[in-house]
Amino acid sequence: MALYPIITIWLPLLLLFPLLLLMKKKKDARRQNKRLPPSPPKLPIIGNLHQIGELPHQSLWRLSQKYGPVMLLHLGGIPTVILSSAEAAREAIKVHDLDCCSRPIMASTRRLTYNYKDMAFGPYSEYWREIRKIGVLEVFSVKRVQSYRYIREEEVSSLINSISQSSTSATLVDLSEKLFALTASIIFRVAFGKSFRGSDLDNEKFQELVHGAEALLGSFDASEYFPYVGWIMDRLSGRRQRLERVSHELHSFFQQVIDFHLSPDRTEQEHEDIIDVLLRIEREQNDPDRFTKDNIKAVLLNIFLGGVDTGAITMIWAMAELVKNPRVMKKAQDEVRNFVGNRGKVTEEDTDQLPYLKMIVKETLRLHPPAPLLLPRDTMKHFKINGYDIYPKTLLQINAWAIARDPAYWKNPEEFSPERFIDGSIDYKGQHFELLPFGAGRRGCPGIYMGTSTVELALANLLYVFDWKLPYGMKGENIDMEESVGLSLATHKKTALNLVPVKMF
Ligand code: HEM
Repeated sequence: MALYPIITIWLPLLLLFPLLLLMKKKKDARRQNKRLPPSPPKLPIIGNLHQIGELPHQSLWRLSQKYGPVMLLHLGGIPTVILSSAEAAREAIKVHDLDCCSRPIMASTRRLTYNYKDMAFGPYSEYWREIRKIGVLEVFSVKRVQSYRYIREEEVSSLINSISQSSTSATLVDLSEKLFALTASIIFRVAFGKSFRGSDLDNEKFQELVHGAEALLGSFDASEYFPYVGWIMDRLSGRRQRLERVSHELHSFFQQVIDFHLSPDRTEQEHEDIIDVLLRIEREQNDPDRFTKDNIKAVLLNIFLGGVDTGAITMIWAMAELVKNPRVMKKAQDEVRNFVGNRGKVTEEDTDQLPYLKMIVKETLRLHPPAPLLLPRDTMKHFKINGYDIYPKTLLQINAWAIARDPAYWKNPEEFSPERFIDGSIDYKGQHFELLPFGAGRRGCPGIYMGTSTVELALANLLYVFDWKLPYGMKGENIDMEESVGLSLATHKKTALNLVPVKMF
C-alpha cells in the first residue's frame, strides 16, 4: 500500500494536534476563570422559560430578589442577562454601551422591517447608525416636533369636544378608548399628512395591523428559543402565517399612502409630513439603493409602534393615579386653572409653565413605564458587569420597572407622589439610571420629546376643562391598577378607565 496518501492526510493532523490541545487547554482555563451571574435552576430544553409569567417584568423582579441585580437566565436556548439595579444598568448602557447596543436577530423582526431597514429593531451596523442619525435630525428633532404642534392642538381640542358631549349628559367616558384614539390620530396625521377621518384610509383596520405587528415583535419566535424544532412550533401555532399576512397587509397599506404622496394630483403641502421628509431623503441620496421605499416603510412602522401605545398608556395611568389621589388631582387642577385663567384651553406654550404637571408625568412614567424591560439588547463583545462575565450573543434586558420601584433609590416607592421630583434633580432623559422609562445610551428612545409633548398637552387640557368623578358608588381605592401585556409590545392598564367628566370651562 502506498504510504503517501496516508502521510498527506495524517501528517498535518499530527502537527495540528498539539495546537488543538493548547487551544482546548486555554478555553478550559478561560471557562474555569469565568464568573457567570447567578442563575435560577433550569429545566432541560426550556431552561428558565417556565419561571416567566404573564407579566415578565414582575416575574423577573421576583427572581432578582433571590438571585441579585445581575442574573443569568436561559430562555430556551437563549442566554439572557437581566439587570435590575441602577448601578448595573449604568455599567451596561453607559460604560459598555458600545458593547451591547445591538438588537437580537429574529425571523419575524427581519420580515417586518424589510431585513432591518428600520431603527428600533435593526442590529448595530453602519446602516443603523445612518438611519438613527436621519431619524434624530429629520424626524424627531425639536424643530420637526414643534412643526406638528398644530396637529396636537387640533386633535386635543376635538378630544375635549367629544368628551364635553358626554359631560352634558353626565355619562361615563371610556378614557382608555379616547386616549388611544387621540394618539393614533396624531401619529396618523404626523406621518401621513392627513386625518383618517373623512379619508379613504381605514384607521381601525390600520390599528389592527399595527397591533398584529406588535404582537409578533413583542414575543420571540419559537425557532429562536428552540433551535432545530422551533420552526415546526411556529408553523403549527400559525405564527408563520400571521407573520406573512401582517407583513403583506402593512406593506400594501404603506405603499398606498406613499403612492398618494407621489401622485401628481396631490396639491402642494404647507407642512412636510413624515412621508414627505422620507421621500425627500430618498431623492437626495447619491446611491439610489441605499434608501428606498422599503426603508421608508420600515421607519414608518417604527413610528407607529413607538408612538401610539406608549403615549396613550402613559395618559391612562396618569388619569387613574389622579382619580385615586384626589389631593394630587386638585393640586394639578389648581395649577393649570390658575395659570390659564378663562382662556378656555391650554396651549403647548402653557404646559412649559406647569411644573407640577411635569412632575405628575415623571411619577407616572416611574411607576408605569410602558416598556418595563425596555427593548432587548444583544451583546457584541465580552465585558463585565458587577464583576460578572457577560459574553457576546447574550440577550440583555434592563428591568426599568423594578429599578423604578426599588426602595434603595425611592422613598415609599409604591406611593404616587409627584413631589418627590420637586428639586428637579432626577430626570427621565437617560442620565439617571434609577429612572429609565425611555432607556438610555445609543438605543435610548429618540421620540421622548414627541411623546411627552402629546402627553403633557392632553393631560393639561383634561385637567383644566373637566372635574373627574368615579362611576356611581366606586371609591378611588377600588380602581383596578392591574397591568396587562396583552397583544401589545407595551404593558398597559388591564381594564379600561371609565370616568364621568364634569365640564368646568
Ligand atoms: C411616553 C412615550 C414613550 C415611551 C415611554 C417610549 C419608550 C421607549 C423605550 C423604553 C425604548 C427602548 C429604549 C432602549 O432600548 O434603551 C424606545 C425606543 C424607541 N422609541 Fe420610544 N417611547 C415613547 C415615545 C415614542 C414616540 C412618540 C416615538 C416615535 C413616534 C418613539 C420611537 C422610538 C424608536 C424609533 C425607538 C428605537 C430606538 C433605537 O433602537 O434606536 N417612541 N422608546
